[in-house]
Amino acid sequence: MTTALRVLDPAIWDDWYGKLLLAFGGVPEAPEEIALWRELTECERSIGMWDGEDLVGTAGLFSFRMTVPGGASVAAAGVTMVSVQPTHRRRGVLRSMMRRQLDDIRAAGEPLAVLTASEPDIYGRFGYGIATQNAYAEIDTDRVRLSVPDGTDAVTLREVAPADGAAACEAVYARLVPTRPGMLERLPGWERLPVLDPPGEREGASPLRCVLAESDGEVTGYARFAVKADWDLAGPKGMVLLRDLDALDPASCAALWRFLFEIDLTSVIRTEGRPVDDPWQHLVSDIRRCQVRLKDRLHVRLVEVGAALEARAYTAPLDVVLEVTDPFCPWNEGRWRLTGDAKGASCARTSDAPDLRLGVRELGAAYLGGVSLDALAGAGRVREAREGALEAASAAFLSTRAPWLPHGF
Ligand SMILES: CC(=O)SCCNC(=O)CCNC(=O)[C@H](O)C(C)(C)COP(=O)(O)OP(=O)(O)OC[C@H]1O[C@@H](n2cnc3c(N)ncnc32)[C@H](O)[C@@H]1OP(=O)(O)O
Repeated sequence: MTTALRVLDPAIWDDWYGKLLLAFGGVPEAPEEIALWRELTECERSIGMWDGEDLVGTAGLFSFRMTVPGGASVAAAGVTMVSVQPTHRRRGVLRSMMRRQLDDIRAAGEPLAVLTASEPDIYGRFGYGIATQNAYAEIDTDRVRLSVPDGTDAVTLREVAPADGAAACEAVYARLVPTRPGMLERLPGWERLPVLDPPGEREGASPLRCVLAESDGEVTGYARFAVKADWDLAGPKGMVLLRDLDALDPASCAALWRFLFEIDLTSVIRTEGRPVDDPWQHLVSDIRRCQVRLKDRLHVRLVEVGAALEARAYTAPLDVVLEVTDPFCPWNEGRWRLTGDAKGASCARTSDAPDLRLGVRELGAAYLGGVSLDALAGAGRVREAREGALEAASAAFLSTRAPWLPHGF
């Protein structure tokens, strides 16, 4: 096999994307979905692996900015559209593309790379750690009751066509981005993703619907959902398929959830991936009947350890020497002194004795503050070299608000 990596020529995007779909099983996507991904693809940051005349591998990057603990927005390359043709699997094509990508990301000066994985086993070997989880729920709204906070009744709700409400929803979303690690600033065009609703992919459900929450004449939240009607001999048993729900305050949040709970002829709400610390879990009477399940979501890789650790803030004052191993990106290897607090941090090379020893994958897992260094140490993946260092660093790395990635890419 004689292979060559080339930057994607926009003229062959259809073939390139077709190869990606083939590697994912060959199921066609709706034309509007393909059109959106064509528009969003950054061709100059996308690559193809060629075996002679055959395109056998694809991979792309998005130029995201992601919120990190402390609220800063940091450049994070979003790894996407990775595929290798079944005829060429397990011969190192992915490894070559990962090499090229991480070198390119470093050259672009982005301290972080992020991705969502088709299978969680693939990317750890390249230094990606699982940094966030999504909570999925299936709530029995016949049995589960909601307790809402004061002020909920003052929130008014208004249903609008999703396209008509999109600008107001985007304004709410933009205000939330800095408040939670893992959220991505919208790049131009990405506002179309949450309202993408191809009729062929509804599987019997209604078109997407949108309800706005308003307080004092201002939009303070929204829910986008579909309803899948169903009946049996006992009567209606429809399902609410919740795509997203975001709110700026507790009353708006509760008002939206109460609305979803009370939709006539439905008895279940099925959510998309929600934050693990989503407030709704504290409004319900019976969390067991909500069937919450967790799934890995955002995988984070520190491309430049020093710059990445410096870019976030820390929940408690911190002064620690980290000894980092990183065989795939050896420029990160060695000892780093990290000092910081809630206002910011600095991180520089040092020859001082290490306090903690860990791999770059563990740093990626802990980076957004959702996975504790202590838990990783419990699995033997972080080792303490100075007594007390683990507890202090673990507390400082944690984020008050759980990190969350609201949408895939
Ligand atoms: C961010 C995203 O886009 S996620 C989407 C990923 N794409 C898909 O899942 C589509 C279907 N699958 C594929 O296209 C391919 O099987 C890929 C891309 C996952 C792997 O491509 P390959 O070229 O076969 O991988 P490559 O040969 O470079 O393997 C590199 C290493 O990863 C391992 N690996 C590759 N795929 C997998 C997998 N699915 N599960 C576990 N390990 C894997 C290999 O065993 C190898 O390990 P080693 O370094 O210890 O020997």
